[in-house]
Amino acid sequence: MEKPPRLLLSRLWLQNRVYDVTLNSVVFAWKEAEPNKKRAPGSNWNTGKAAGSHGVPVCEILAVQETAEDSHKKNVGKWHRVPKRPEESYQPPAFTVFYAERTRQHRWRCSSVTFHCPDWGLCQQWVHTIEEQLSLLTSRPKRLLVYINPFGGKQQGKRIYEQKVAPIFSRASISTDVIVTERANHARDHLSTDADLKNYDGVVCVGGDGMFSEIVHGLISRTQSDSGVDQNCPEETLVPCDIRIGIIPAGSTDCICYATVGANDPVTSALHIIVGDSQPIDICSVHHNNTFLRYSVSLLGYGFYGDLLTDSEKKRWMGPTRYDFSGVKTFLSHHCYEGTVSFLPATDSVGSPRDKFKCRSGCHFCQHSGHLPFENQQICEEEEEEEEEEEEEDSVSESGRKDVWRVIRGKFLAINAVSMSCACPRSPKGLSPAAHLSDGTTDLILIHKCSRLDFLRHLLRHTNKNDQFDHPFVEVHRVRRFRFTAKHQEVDSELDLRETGKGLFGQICRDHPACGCAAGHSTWSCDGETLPHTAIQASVHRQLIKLFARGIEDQPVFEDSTGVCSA
Ligand SMILES: Nc1ncnc2c1ncn2[C@@H]1O[C@H](COP(=O)(O)OP(=O)(O)OP(=O)(O)O)[C@@H](O)[C@H]1O
Repeated sequence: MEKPPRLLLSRLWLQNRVYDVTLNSVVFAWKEAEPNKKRAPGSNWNTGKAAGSHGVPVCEILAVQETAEDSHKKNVGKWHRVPKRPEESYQPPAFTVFYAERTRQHRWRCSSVTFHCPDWGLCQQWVHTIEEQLSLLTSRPKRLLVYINPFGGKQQGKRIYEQKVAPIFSRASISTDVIVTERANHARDHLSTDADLKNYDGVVCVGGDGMFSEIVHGLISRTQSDSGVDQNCPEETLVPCDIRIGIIPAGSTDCICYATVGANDPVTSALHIIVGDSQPIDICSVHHNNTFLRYSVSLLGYGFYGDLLTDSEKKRWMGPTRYDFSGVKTFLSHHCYEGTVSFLPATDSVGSPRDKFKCRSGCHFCQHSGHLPFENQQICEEEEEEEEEEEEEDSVSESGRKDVWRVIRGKFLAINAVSMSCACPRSPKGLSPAAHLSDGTTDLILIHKCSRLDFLRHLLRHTNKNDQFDHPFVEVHRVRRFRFTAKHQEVDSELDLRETGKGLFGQICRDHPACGCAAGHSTWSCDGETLPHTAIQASVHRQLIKLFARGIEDQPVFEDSTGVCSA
């Protein structure tokens, strides 16, 4: 590939050593000019960073400024050495470049490097040229609308924002309007009606997954109502939201942040916002008949996870340990639920839930799924049809060749629709390790009735290297749509009766002793919120929203930038 033309090359000082410093439109780099030359005795050398050569992608530079004034200010109010000779007090003109630096485990931090120049003219030329390059990066936000949930997680949202995030936004010259929420759904309601979105380049959510879900609902509803789209119609094609969302993690689990950035770290997230990253995300809409219920970003769970999350919501006062408590309680109850799942397999998807590779930054699957040439689509459909012949007796195909719905009736411990890996520090692989962020599909995981021990084995596999889908009672399908009806509702409709709750269900359970259900029926949990209906239909909307993120990076882009100075 052709190298971009060099914009500047100067010999400058960094910590009393001489460096060749270069800038082109892609990289800002510095390389020691005389690496083997002995240092002057008594010099205050910087170790690690000053040695060798370094490069920073221009798109990851946060800001640049002339430094003399600042270094003077730094000494105010502090003890400092009185210079013995007048020339010792001379500070050569200098400029500081602030940039995002990768550290371990996908974390970024704000770093800086200061170069001393022989004269002011050169110093200003460097500052102006870098500023000019930064001004060409049009994907960077300038104005943000920030919502802070002061009660999420350990109730540290406000402190996290003020101490860790606001100073770096201000360093990067980003202006903000901050709203500290006063009640649940404050952010959602403000976004869906009042917020003047034209004034902003992005919305920032300081909180956990619940708070993020509020922001998502507010933005999607606003976009649909502005475009005249009826959210209640399950067949509608929804209009993607233009404005990006940034997540500053300040909740209990922060699963969405972890799955899209690879770390739950406020500074890392703030830096992804500043550099203007963009990661599209699929959204699953959930309807009951022709009524819109909710949007799901991560997990739509019935049975085990539905019960666990519904129970943990009632124990918010316990803080993050509520998940462990409700997890053990739900596991011990070992309820299973009877019903019918029908789904539309994603036959044109390039990947599968059993793939070994995971969705990573710049994911090929997310970019190409749903865009296969027609011949490939036919092959996929035929393969799917062959598979269907091998299905259990109670799985039947419903319609014609184009939209082949599959139907599975049974007793389930859990039904999960997972639109992203759902990896989090508690479960680093997640519920579906190979799920993609933006391929237009969701992974439908069906855990059939099994013993407590088998189920425990399956759960434990979420925390080790073994394949959690490799059990005879687990099946997983990559789908674009699905429906679920609980057994008691099927019976209700056969009897032409309305759902009448526990009383009727108790009767059905008595009539079907083999069902083994210890409880009435489960509830769907949609990203932690309990849905009011058990009969649902869900559809995935490809890349409906965008985050200030880039997906999880495989490895640092600029680990060793030796040679970049020759750029
Ligand atoms: N001012 C507020 N008072 C009470 N509840 C609020 C307020 N602002 C937001 N909420 C609600 O608090 C709920 C939980 O918040 P959040 O998601 O930030 O934290 P969390 O539940 O601890 O974290 P996680 O969702 O990651 O487990 C959200 O569903 C949101 O609707």
